[in-house]
Amino acid sequence: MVTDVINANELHKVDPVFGQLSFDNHEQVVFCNDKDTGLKAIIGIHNTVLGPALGGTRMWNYSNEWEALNDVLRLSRGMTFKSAITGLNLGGGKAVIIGDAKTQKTPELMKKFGEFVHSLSGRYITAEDVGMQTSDMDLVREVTPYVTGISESLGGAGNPSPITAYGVFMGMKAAAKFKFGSDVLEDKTIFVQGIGNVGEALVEHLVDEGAKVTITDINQERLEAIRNKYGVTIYGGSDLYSENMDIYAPCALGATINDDTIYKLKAKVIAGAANNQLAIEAKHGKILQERDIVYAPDFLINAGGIINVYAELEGYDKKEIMRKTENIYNTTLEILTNAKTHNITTNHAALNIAQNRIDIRKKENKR
Ligand SMILES: NC(=O)c1ccc[n+]([C@@H]2O[C@H](COP(=O)([O-])OP(=O)(O)OC[C@H]3O[C@@H](n4cnc5c(N)ncnc54)[C@H](O)[C@@H]3O)[C@@H](O)[C@H]2O)c1
Repeated sequence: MVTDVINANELHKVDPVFGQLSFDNHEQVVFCNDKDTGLKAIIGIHNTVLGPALGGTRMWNYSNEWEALNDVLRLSRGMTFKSAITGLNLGGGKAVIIGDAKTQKTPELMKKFGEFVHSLSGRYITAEDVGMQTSDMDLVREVTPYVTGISESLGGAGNPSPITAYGVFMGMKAAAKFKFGSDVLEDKTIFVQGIGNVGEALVEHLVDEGAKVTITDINQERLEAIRNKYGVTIYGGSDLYSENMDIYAPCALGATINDDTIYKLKAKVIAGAANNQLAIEAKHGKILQERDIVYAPDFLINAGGIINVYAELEGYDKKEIMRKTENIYNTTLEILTNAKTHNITTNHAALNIAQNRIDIRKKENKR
């Protein structure tokens, strides 16, 4: 299994889809184009052994199509393992829409995207991701039932971000317990990178617990709003990776733990919401292990959102959502302990458990 981030300029040198480094036996990759609305999207279905492939749609201004393809391949694979390790009967999928969510997203484009989702007859079920809001999913719902994360007034479970943040908070506390011997985050120095939907909700939990929180984002207005609301510090330096901190919480985009950053990192724990935090899983996971930095696997601790949207399909209630999300604490502690016992990376330990569940189900499905 290889899901390396490779330089965009290098991507065109290999086969367009099946030859990509991030291609990991995905079952289906669907390219969607509509001239009238300007929609250019890719839907990645990685694995449907455990159930329909559920995963959000990201709208991002990718610099080229290779980057978008690489992203959807990595993200959809991540969803397979996220649902598997969380015990949900869901496969892994994800979609990306190429474009600027602020200027190019229109109701017509969202509905057209919904029609493409519908054409897959439920093999892929969408939800929101970066660049998407609950109201966008409500538009998709007008043309297909294969969407989650819709408004509560339409029978949905609403915005999944607060639940995702709660799960990340639980995973972070478990990682702190493992590393520092206590899960109390009071007075811990924590850097939250990206204070969007999830980042803000995480900041709220951390401030309530008395942590010393520093925030970074590329959106200055948002930084100031969050500082004013929660009394946290805006990072004023130019290289947060080199800063002294107890915990680094990546809550923006993926691959921030890479060749350029990994040896600078002074954090003792990494626990955040962003998907695919390790640029090269095996390599960077190993370096973190060697450097004694505890990495709480992203797909394990950011599963609150998928638990929340799964409730829409299965019809369970808020109490059960919170119980399942709180359980991220126990699973994280188990996996960190398991990794230490077997001298493997935490990412590897989490992947093993997820893959095992898929393999067992695959055998059962064949009977
Ligand atoms: N929303 C969920 O329920 C959910 C669930 C699982 C995983 N995630 C992942 O968590 C991350 C955050 O999701 P979100 O819903 O909060 O997205 P969001 O779009 O609301 O927030 C992302 C924030 O990151 C900022 N950002 C972008 N690039 C940055 C950079 N280089 N440095 C600092 N800040 C930067 C943006 O300005 C924005 O404020 C994403 O990686 C997403 O895939 C989200």
